Amino acid sequence: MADTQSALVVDDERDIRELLVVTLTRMGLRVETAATVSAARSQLASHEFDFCLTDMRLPDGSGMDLITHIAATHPGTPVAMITAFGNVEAAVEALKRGAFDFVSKPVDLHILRELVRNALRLRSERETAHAQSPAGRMLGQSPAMQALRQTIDKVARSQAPVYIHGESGSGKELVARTIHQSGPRANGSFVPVNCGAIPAELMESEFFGHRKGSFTGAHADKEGLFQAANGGTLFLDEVAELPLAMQVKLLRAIQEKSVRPVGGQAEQQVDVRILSATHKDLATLVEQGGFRHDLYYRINVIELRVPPLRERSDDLPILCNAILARLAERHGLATPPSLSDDALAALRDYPFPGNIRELENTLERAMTLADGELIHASDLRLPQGAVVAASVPAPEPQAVAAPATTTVSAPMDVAAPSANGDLTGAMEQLERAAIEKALLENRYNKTKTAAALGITFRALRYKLKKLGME
Ligand SMILES: Nc1ncnc2c1ncn2[C@@H]1O[C@H](COP(=O)(O)OP(=O)(O)OP(=O)(O)O)[C@@H](O)[C@H]1O
Repeated sequence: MADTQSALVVDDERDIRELLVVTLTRMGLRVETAATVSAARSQLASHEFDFCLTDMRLPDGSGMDLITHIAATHPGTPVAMITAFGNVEAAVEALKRGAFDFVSKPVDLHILRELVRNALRLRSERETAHAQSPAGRMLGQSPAMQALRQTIDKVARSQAPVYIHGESGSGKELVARTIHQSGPRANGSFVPVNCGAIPAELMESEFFGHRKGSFTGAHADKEGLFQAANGGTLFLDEVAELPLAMQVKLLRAIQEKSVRPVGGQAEQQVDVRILSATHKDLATLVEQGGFRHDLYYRINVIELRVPPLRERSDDLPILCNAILARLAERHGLATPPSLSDDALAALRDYPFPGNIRELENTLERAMTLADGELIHASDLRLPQGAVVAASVPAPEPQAVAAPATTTVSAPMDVAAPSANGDLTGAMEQLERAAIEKALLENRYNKTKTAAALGITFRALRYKLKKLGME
């Protein structure tokens, strides 16, 4: 969106149009005008306006129809109606059709200014709400992303299980959240579970809950993930990591739509939509006997592929801008840094095995290393010697094993940092570098990274949070 906010004024009387243009321009808005409904519609088709003000009687139709049109096609744009003095019915009708307010003729400029300020506030609230929703957070206009969005819209309406596959950090969880939020279960809970992070002996109790006293440590009744997701969605992340014994129990729960807590006698009905994801090639795992084929067919009714970042490098500018703006806000910077042309070119050339999560980490590090507000290629510290997988066709099916020739070096050497009297800071620097290296080597798969570092998944999550690396 351009920095200057814009307004569309629709009125066939030239004098009124000019008065409105002068008033709104003085308020810092960029104003465009239309004298007819059809002219307004074509302006709306080519621009996204922050506010629209329309007269009721227009030569080729009614401002009411324009309000209906804007409410349907530009729901984020607040629209107000200018009505004849005392015409209460028209004002009420305009509000019913979706106008946020009205102003009567002759237009009182104080009232008009207040109305415009309210409209712009409303606009920014709507934008924030949209940006915070998962669908709003899923950025990218590349053909691959547009196709993905269309599929998400379709599958969101159905209740069928969806199996999402894609490389680490490519956005599988964000896709799952978007499916949940865009469907009829949006008011229910979205419960994500990393199947690789639950110790095998606790799995049954985690999924189905337990009764007090059913095992040592079961001090009270506890509900499981299925019960927590009742009426909503259970997202089985890293589903390939489920032990075979648990796969049988899970299949039963999904088929019967009921679960029995550990130590409990009675079955409990649960109404849960199952979404699952993995970066592994599940079909091959089934062939090799590592994953039950009956569970595979159950969870894989609809299959959805999230493209790796290197297949949508046209999305890089939009992604980088959004990530840098978010980082700037988090660090309290007034203006987000921008990327130099050489930095953007370097990002386009890099294969990003860790996808968008790796891009986020790369930009965060670059922001700290950059001298001024411009990030250069050298600030990115992209791993040297990474054989560009971008030139290799995307692995099919979703195998993500690195090509044999890929060598990835640490983003920074894990060398002893100079303590400068600050031992905690030095330790944190060391920890951060070790974690970054392990993340990169394990293609941003947190389960594997934790194993490589010799710590639990929970400990890794704690450290990532503590070090602000999430
Ligand atoms: N299209 C997108 N636009 C903006 N941000 C995105 C997009 N896709 C993913 N992200 C961001 O990238 C990061 C990784 O996404 P996510 O956790 O959904 O990936 P994942 O494939 O589930 O990762 P993993 O394989 O490690 O479980 C998150 O911070 C997410 O918000």
